[in-house]
Amino acid sequence: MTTSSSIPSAPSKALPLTDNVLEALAITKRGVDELLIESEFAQKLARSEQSGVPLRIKLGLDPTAPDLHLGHTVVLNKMRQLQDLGHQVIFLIGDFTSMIGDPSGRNATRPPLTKEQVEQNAMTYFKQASLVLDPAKTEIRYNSEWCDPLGARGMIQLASRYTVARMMERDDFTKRFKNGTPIAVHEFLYPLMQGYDSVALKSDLELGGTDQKFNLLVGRELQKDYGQEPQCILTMPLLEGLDGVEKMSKSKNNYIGITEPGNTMFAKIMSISDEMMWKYFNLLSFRSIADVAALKAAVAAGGNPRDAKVAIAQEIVARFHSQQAAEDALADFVNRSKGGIPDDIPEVALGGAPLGVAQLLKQANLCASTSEAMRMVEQGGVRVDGTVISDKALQLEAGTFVLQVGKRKFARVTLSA
Ligand SMILES: Nc1ncnc2c1ncn2[C@@H]1O[C@H](COP(=O)(O)OP(=O)(O)OP(=O)(O)O)[C@@H](O)[C@H]1O
Repeated sequence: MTTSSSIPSAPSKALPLTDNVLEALAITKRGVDELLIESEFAQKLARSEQSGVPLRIKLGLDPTAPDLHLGHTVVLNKMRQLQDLGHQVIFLIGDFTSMIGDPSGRNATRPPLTKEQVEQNAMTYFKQASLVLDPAKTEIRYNSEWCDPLGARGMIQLASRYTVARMMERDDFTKRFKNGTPIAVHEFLYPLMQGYDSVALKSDLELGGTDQKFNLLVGRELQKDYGQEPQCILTMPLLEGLDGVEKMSKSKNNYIGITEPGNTMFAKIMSISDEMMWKYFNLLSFRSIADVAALKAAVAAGGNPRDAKVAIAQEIVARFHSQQAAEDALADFVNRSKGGIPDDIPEVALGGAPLGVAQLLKQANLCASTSEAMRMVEQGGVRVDGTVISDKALQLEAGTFVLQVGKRKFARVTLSA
């Protein structure tokens, strides 16, 4: 990569925005938080249409957590839309940068990962991302490809292109500095390296959640410095998790994993609030804007919001599993809500009949201890074949029966002598 002091001059005359370009722009903008700078992006689209050269669209992922959740798919869905518009999507695995650890939104230094962990996570990541992206049309790159050869000299040269004052504009750095929470010098290198990735890839557009805005802008600045046309940046709103408050995140344990069983995904989506459901529609649904508006209007006119929630839950389960799985998940959910017994409950074979109910619940892994089992019986939370039991001393004879604790825990027990 060579450095040049002159930025390629912008085309003197703006290209006309054809209907195709305007449509591509509308698709790109749907659901985004910000597209910067829109007029520049419109020109990139127009140029791409004219030249037939696809735009290079970058999404950087740190393979820190091997499981993707619906939050990650907010950006992946947007990548897929751009891929369907014919642009070149680049799935950039930050194998180098994850050894630094992204400080975005963190109030403490991230622990770095080992090379083996990174490689393992990266594979799982791409396999899961392929449920959203078309893997055959996705360029996969690892940033160690250009970061490793930089060496100490290159890193220092790169660091000379950005000032401490500009780094400190970043929210989480400002907060940590004010609170006296240490910021290690290597953390400044993260946004720089991420920006350098854009230079190496000659990125036209970089995507991320709103928490990534600062890093994406650094890429823009560095590209100018390297004599390249700066990338545009597109940020997607952050999807809240099951608590309805915090960003969906593995570390907050409020997530819906994209490889979780269909029934679990369905039940988790049904547990979100009616209000939050519309954000899930906006950020996750592939339905047309008009379709979503019609669902909203139906609810506003007194319709049951549960029907709309079933629609989004089924859409998501069908996307990551199958239409059949979506039907099954709905049936299972309805069954459970009616207090019915779901189809796929664990089968447990036990000996020692007759056996006390508390022992049985513990051995069937439905309660952690016999004292917890006793408590559940006292509270009326235990059913045998659908009938609530109240006798803590109940002895069960040999046979097969369904045990249920609370609303969700079931086991089909075959008890023998
Ligand atoms: N809940 C979310 N909603 C929208 N985008 C998200 C969400 N979580 C992560 N992203 C985006 O996904 C991309 C990859 O994120 P990254 O690998 O850094 O995950 P993360 O934020 O560390 O997730 P987690 O906290 O679950 O580990 C980033 O652009 C990030 O902004």
